[in-house]
Formats: sequence, C-alpha cells, structure tokens
Amino acid sequence: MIQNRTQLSTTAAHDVALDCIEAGIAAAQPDRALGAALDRSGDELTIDGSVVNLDEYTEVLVVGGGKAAAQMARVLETVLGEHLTEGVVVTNDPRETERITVVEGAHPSPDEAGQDGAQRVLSCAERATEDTLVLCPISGGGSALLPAPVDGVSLAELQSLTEALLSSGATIHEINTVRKHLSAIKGGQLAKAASPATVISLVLSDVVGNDYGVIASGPTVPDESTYADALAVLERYDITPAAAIRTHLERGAAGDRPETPDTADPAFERTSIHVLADGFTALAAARSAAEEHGYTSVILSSRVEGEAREAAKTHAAIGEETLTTGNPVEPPVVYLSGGETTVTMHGDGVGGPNQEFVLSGIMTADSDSIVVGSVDTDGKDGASTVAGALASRVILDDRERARTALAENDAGSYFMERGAVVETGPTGTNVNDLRVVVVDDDSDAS
Ligand SMILES: O=C(O)[C@H](O)CO
Repeated sequence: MIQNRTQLSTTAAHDVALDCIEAGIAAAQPDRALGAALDRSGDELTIDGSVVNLDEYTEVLVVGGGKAAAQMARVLETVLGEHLTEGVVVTNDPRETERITVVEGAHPSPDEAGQDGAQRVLSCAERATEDTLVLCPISGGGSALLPAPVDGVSLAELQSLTEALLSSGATIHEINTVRKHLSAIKGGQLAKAASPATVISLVLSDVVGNDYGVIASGPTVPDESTYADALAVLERYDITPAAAIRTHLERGAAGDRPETPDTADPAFERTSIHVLADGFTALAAARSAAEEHGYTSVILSSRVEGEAREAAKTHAAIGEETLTTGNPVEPPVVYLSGGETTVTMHGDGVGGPNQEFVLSGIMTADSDSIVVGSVDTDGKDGASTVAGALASRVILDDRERARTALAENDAGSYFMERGAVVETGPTGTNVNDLRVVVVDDDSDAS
C-alpha cells in the first residue's frame, strides 16, 4: 500500500515503522472494522457483543453519512441480508451497493447533492415506527456531507460560513456547535426524526477522544450546546455570517426556535452508539506489528494534540531517554501515538503536521538509532498530497536547509527531495494521525 517503500526502507527500523503504519491503517478500514464488530446468526444480529433480535422489528432501515458511509453500507447489506428493508447514505467516497442508495456529496464544503441526500436520509428515518430498527453508519466528514440547512438559510450561505469556520482556527468542537444549530439533521435531529424507533449508531471516529456529539456533528446524539454557544463561536473567531444565519441563531438564542434535542428528550430512550474504529484501533494494530518484529511496543497516547513540532520534541526526548537510561523501557522499542497535531503557519511551504512532526523529531533526536514516522491515516497530511514522512537524522545532510524548511513550514519539500515522504493515496479511512518512533539498541541506522 505504501509507495516508495524501497526508498524509505533504509534500515530494519524503517521497515518496522512502515509495517506499523500499514497495519494501523489496514485495521481502521471501515469494512474490516464493521466486519469484525458485526455478526448475524438467523434473526440474531450481534453488534460489538450486544445482541439485537431482528425478529422484534417489522423493518430495518440504514441511514447515515460520512466519508466511510458507503463502505459501511456495503457491509451492512451483506450482514443484514433479507432483513434489510431500505437505506440511504451520503458520502464522497461512493461504492457499489445493491439495496442501500448511495448519494455522492461534497466535502469539505457541502453541495446540493449532499443537501438532497440529507433530505432523503431524513425522509427515510421519518418513516420509522416503534417497530423499526434504524442502523446509522456514521463517520468523519458527515457534517459536510449531510448539510440539511434550516428553513430560511440557503446552501450558499451555509457554504460560505463553512469555509469561514474551517479557516478560522476554531476547533472541530466549536465548528460543529455552529453547524448543529443551522441544520435539520445534526445535533440529535436524525434520531429525533426516527423516534420512536430503536436507533443504533455504528461510528468510525475521527475526533480525538471520541466525543460522540462532535463526530459528524452527532446526528443521533443528544446535544447540550445552545444557540448562544454557536453565536459565541462566531464572535470568538470574528466571523460575520449571512444575515439569515445571524437572524436564525439570534432568534434561537432568544427562545424563538427549538433548541437541538438534549438528553432529556424521549427520542434518545431507544438509541445507542458503538464506536467501531478510532485512533486506538490503528495504534493497537501497529503495536501488534511492532511486536511481531520482536520489538517491545508502547502506546504513549491516542490523544496527542497541539503544535506538531513541539509534540515531536517530546517524542524524540523519550527516544533519547530510552537509549541513555533504558527508561521508560529498554530498547529495542517502538513508541506509538495518535491524536491530531496542528501547525501554526509561519511560511508558505509544502507539508502538513505529520511531516513537520518528523522533521522536528529527527532534528531533536541525537542518535541515528531513532527513526521517526508520522502519517495522517486518511493518506493526506494537511494540505499536502502525501500521508506523512519517515526518517532518521541520517537524512539531515543539510542542517541549514532543514532548519529553514521547519521555519517556513516546508518539511514536505525537504522530505520529497530525499525520498522520505510516505505516500499511501486515499486510504478510505480516517482515524487521525499515527506516529511511530523506533528506537534500536544498536547503531545500524546508516
Ligand atoms: O464531519 C465532521 O464533523 C468531522 O469530520 C468530525 O467528525
């Protein structure tokens, strides 16, 4: 799956790191995650260990959205077989399905097809009764792919607000607080549309910490945020929305519009959620891959956030400690982490947080025996076209150039010139970043 593997595999440690990356991305594939979590035997459907008796329902609907929704829909079609009544999902990564309708929408800015798809998802959910089982495949990207702007707000107004929010520096929690208050499907409203049905959400998480209400703006999850919170986000980031948007939010804050449904809403009495893959899924698979190579393997955290170059220094420092004092464990060892780091732009170079992480990491590490790899599991590191990078300080043949590249957010060019970028192409999944630091006990990295 990884291109340029031979170029990247200059030592055994590089090979180990690449195997960890490949195993992590493979484990987070939607079909694999769903396939592992779902099982049907006759009328019994097992979801992540919980048994659902399909004969208790007169129909089974599948509604959802997100980048992985079509892959998830395919698995559901196979597992449900004759029990499936109908379904609609919206995605930007369509796959062939037999009975579930797949609508192709746009990401990261919503489009008309997505709007139409979201409407079809809502209509399908609305036909549910208390005898209906509604299964909701939901994954990252769902917020853009299922727009459903509220009455009075146009798609064009929502598109320009989305663009402003995405470039504002607001967190995904903040962005989705605003989105939830401008949509007829987000913030629990899909579950409300399906009420009083039994609603089971099957989720692939691209949100660090798996806040259910944030993943795809939580269409089936009670929402505690308010119109006032949404207005506060716009104020915090100095965003002036279209007049219709402001009016809608202000009327909502004044109590003239219903809030998104919260935990007290009876719509959630028969809802449940299963996160079937997240950043930890990739880390656990990477750990097994490292162990197969005979390395001790330590998952540092699946929740590393903050400035990429600073996080890298901490990872490199752990590697150095390992080599000098054998703490926290003796080498050879593979340290793994996930989460999502960010980059504060100082220049206009090529790269992304993962490439910047690797460059900062190898510039900090004072040994050839520390190999640093980092990728975005969706195959696209920031605005670049590659997944990330993999290197040791051996490629620092021009330290001055490396320093400038880091200063100008140009790590991508530095690695590209030296064949050290990791290229996967679009992977079909996204469980955030995957970082691998291999610390060998000998100095065979050359
Ligand atoms: O769709 C979204 O809101 C983001 O991908 C987070 O899940």
